[in-house]
Amino acid sequence: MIQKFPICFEAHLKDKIGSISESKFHIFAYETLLNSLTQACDKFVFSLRHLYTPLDKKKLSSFILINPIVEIDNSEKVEIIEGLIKGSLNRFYNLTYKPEGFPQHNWVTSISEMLKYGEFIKQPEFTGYLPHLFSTELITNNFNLLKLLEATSCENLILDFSLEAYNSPKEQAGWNNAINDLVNCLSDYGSKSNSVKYALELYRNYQDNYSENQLFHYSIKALGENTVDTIAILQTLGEIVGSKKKARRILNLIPLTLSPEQPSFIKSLDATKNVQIFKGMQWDGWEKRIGKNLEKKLIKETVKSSGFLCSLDDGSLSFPILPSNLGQFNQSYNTNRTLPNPSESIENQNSGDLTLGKDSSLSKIFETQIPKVEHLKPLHHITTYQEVVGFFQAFSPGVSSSEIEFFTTSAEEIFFKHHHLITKDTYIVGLDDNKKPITSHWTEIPHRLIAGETGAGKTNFLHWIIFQFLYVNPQRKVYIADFKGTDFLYLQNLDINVEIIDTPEDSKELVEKIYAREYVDRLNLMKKYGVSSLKLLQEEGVDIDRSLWVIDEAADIADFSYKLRESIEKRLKEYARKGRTFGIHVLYCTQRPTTEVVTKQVTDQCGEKTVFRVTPDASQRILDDTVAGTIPKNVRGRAWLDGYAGRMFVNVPKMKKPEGSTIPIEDTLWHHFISK
Ligand SMILES: Nc1ncnc2c1ncn2[C@@H]1O[C@H](COP(=O)(O)OP(=O)(O)OP(=O)(O)O)[C@@H](O)[C@H]1O
Repeated sequence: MIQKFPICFEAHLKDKIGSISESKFHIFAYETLLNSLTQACDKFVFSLRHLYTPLDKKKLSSFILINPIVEIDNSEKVEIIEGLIKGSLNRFYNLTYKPEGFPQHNWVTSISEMLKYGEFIKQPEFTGYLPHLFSTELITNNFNLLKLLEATSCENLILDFSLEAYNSPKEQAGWNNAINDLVNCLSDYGSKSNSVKYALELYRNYQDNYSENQLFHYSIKALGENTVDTIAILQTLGEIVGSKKKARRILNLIPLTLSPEQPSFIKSLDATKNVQIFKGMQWDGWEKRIGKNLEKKLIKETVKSSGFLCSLDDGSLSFPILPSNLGQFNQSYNTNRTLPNPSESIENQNSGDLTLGKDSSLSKIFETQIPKVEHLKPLHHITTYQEVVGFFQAFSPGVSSSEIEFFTTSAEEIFFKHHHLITKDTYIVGLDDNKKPITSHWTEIPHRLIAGETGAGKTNFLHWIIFQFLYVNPQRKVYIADFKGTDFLYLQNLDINVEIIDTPEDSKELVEKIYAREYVDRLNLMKKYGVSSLKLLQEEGVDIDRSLWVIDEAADIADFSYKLRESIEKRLKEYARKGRTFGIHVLYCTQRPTTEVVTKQVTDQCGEKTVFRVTPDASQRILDDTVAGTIPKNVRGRAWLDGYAGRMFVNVPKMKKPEGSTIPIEDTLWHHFISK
């Protein structure tokens, strides 16, 4: 049976996920939510409802509504429902399908909606319109929605976020062209005036983001019991995502509000009920108030100066004098390009434009070519995913990341307290969030994958593992492929068995050497003594121990030769198969965990994964979970561990390493090797 109606889920954030406390994953939960939903967004409108009731101030009830904009049959509906319930959202939310839909809205008496306003700016060189961007990168602190909501007097309040895929190539080509032209014209003036520089920056931002990314119609609404609260909520949100010091003076984000006596009120309420985007809400400043007045005033002034686009308020043409610009303008403008049809929802389409007068011959020539304000109008209803995610980040009911206490420890401290945990079979990975030491086991897990963005703390972790590996027996053999070339040099000054190569070219030889020296030798010895494991060989009195092969930056190998990567994978598999008994171990480390570097074979063979901060996608690929993407960028040494000790965050200690004459070996843990 064909159906077309919103699918409703009630969604409650889970209290605890493993050892992560609630506060730490809220931001990420919203990002995942949005991500999951946008994947289906070419087919569905979705709306997130945060229904707030003062009875339960500690938690927001969220409703996720999906409105298929195409007709779907029952099986597709079941697929959507099951997909969402079982998908990655499940990690964060308890989702309950609500066949009866979203609760009634009969208490709503005020609706406020957020639009991206624009502003006319006036400079001697440039008079123009700046559509506003949501500057989500400005959110440095997570915003605590609960605090905001607690300040409201509404008993019920809905925050309604809806996105709908935007697919209007003609319109998009039009305003893209308009933006390109504006950028070209302004580039000449860019360094001369701060406002022009700022306008240029904004237009470039649009040029970059709005041509490249998937776009959405959006609607961000607050529905409440009184106007004061609905405005306050949105205004605060607007300040969070829209404020930028230098822009604050010239840009406004003021929510528009509807009350029940206005005809649009019912339409807007219905749109919310039916999970649709209400397109009737417009900033009347375009045609009236600020826009019109400012424009008239500015345009007159502009005519006297050398503004680049202007019309007189009597409708006649005054094409600006653009000695250098006009040529550039003409050149840059390809007459075949399309300009948009003015948006249907704009009532008075001509009155608010910076445009050419109708009857002029110049106007006729440029009629379809000059970018007009109306071409930029749709931008105040359109957004990118990146921009809108900011709003969700802002809705973090937990503690802000600045309040979350991440701790760092020193290797010296951990070693002092817990060195009994470092044995020939075990080593300390780090401390969990309760500051308990977490260990790993060489015999149980032969190989390890270590991933993390640059600067996340991978190399430090390698130093810490190598130290412990050698601490129990400095004669153990360590092979290091270090393509940065300098990180492990100090090991050569210690009386230990370390071999370092620093180019991917040398890796091939190393792979073979390890195979012949370690693998084949061990195999022969086992045959000779008639035993089946390293441990039994040792018991026979053979002087042999584990070996460690460290690959610091596997991406360099993958880039150098896929054949080499494959041969390493083959060895990984071989050693893993015999690893428990053979004692050959690999640390496969990368800052670029793409599918070319961390192949399925690698993830399959590496029984333990230590993943420092990576993107959510990379985390999903390696761990089948986005959790390592939640580690804040500025936190070093924190990783998600999936291995011998289970699945949890670990905080790896900072390891001091010898550095020339400034940090002598005696000042580091490595002095144990001198005395041994
Ligand atoms: N556990 C930690 N605690 C505190 N600081 C750390 C920790 N680990 C690393 N750091 C610091 O973070 C910086 C980067 O560390 P490191 O070189 O280990 O990162 P990386 O992930 O290997 O980076 P890259 O991939 O660029 O080599 C260094 O200054 C280091 O001192």
